Parts: sequence; C-alpha cells; structure tokens
Amino acid sequence: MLTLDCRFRRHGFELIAQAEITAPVTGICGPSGAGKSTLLSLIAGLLQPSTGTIAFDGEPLFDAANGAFVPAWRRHFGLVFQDGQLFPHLSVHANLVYGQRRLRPEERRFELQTVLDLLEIGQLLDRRPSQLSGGERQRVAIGRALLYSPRLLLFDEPLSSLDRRLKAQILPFLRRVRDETRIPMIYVTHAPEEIDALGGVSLDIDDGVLRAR
Ligand SMILES: Nc1ncnc2c1ncn2[C@@H]1O[C@H](COP(=O)(O)OP(=O)(O)OP(=O)(O)O)[C@@H](O)[C@H]1O
Repeated sequence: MLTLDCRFRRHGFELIAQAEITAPVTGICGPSGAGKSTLLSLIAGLLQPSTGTIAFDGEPLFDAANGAFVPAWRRHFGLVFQDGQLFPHLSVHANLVYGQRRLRPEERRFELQTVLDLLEIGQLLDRRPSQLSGGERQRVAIGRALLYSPRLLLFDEPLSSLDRRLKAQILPFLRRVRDETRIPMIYVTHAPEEIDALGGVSLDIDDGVLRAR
C-alpha cells in the first residue's frame, strides 16, 4: 500500500523513513519531538522529503530522482488532527460536506446519511463547532475526512485532547470506521494502547528514525 524510503531535513532535525505500510491500521508511536507529525505531513503531501521516494499502491507520490511530487489535494488522503480543526465559522453540515463538494459525483464513496449514521452525528448538523463537545467535534472531523472519500486516513493524535471517558467513547467509532469503510488508517499517537484497541500494528519512531517494532 504505502512504501516509504525517504529522508527529510529541517533545521538540524533529520527524519529517516524506510517502511512498507500494509496493515488496515498502522500506529506510529514515539516520544514528543520524535518526528511523528513530520512523518504524517510527508505522507499527506504537506511537506516534501529531501531525498528518496514515497509511493501509494505503486503510484509515485514523491520521487526525488525525477522531481515527481503529488500535492496533498491530489492524494485523496483524509486527515484528522488532535483538535479536529473544524472551520469555526461553518455549521457542522457545511464542515462535513466541505471536501465532498469538491469531488466529482463518481468519486464520492459515501452518502452523507451513511456517515451521519456511522458516527451518530445526525442531530448536530445545524450547530457550530463551538457548540460541540470535544468528542462530538472529533466525530465530525472523522466524518468530514470520510466524506472526502479518502484512499487512506491519517490521524494525528486524534484522541489526545480528550479525557479517558471520551477516548473510550470514540474508539468504538474508529473501530466501526475501520470495519465498515475498510479504508486503511495510519494513526499517530503517544498512547500505544489506542493502537491495540484498534487492532493495529505499530511502528516506532525515535529521534527521527522510523522502525518496525
Ligand atoms: N514548523 C517547524 N519548523 C521547524 N522545526 C519544526 C517544525 N515543526 C516541528 N519541528 C521540529 O521537528 C522535529 C520533529 O517534530 P514533530 O512535530 O514531527 O514531532 P512529534 O513526534 O510529532 O512531536 P509531538 O508528539 O510533540 O507532537 C522536532 O525537533 C521539532 O522541534
């Protein structure tokens, strides 16, 4: 699925990523500053490696040898961040369909109603993000990513701003997304137990070096 063989340098920090990511859920674990978010940005196409290659299902996303670089918006990957990062001035409904509206009808994999049912957020459509609980906000962020019909879902510490009770509430939704959409997930976290709860395999990153556990 995702083949990484690249390096990235920035202000004295170097990230070295050599991995073949094939599992339905892959966790990226490591301490603060290890390079987890940087790695996710490289996969998403928000940053460009300095050297090497990145490929998805055999399609080159980056190749330093010939200057190939597929920008983030053409990768069709869904991103979910720590605090949801919903558009504060838009309703939940407008947030949800934001990416979907930019797709051609034949590219749309999910109906809005399917995603509302999956994440149990149908009653929130008219609210603004400021009127949602932390857990609701994350479910809307997951829904927005799904409606973009991604080939891959990238999560950057999606539960770390939630307390234990809310984390325990969201994890079953993530399992549902895993089972019902079968979209592969890459999941950055400080908390290996979240990867275990999702039945994922883990890769460790430490001081910029990614390795299998
Ligand atoms: N925009 C930036 N400009 C320069 N250096 C950065 C930038 N963002 C991160 N770094 C540096 O890159 C390195 C890796 O940071 P990164 O955010 O990828 O780590 P992380 O593992 O995600 O950390 P955390 O768990 O704290 O989010 C760190 O040394 C960090 O200081």
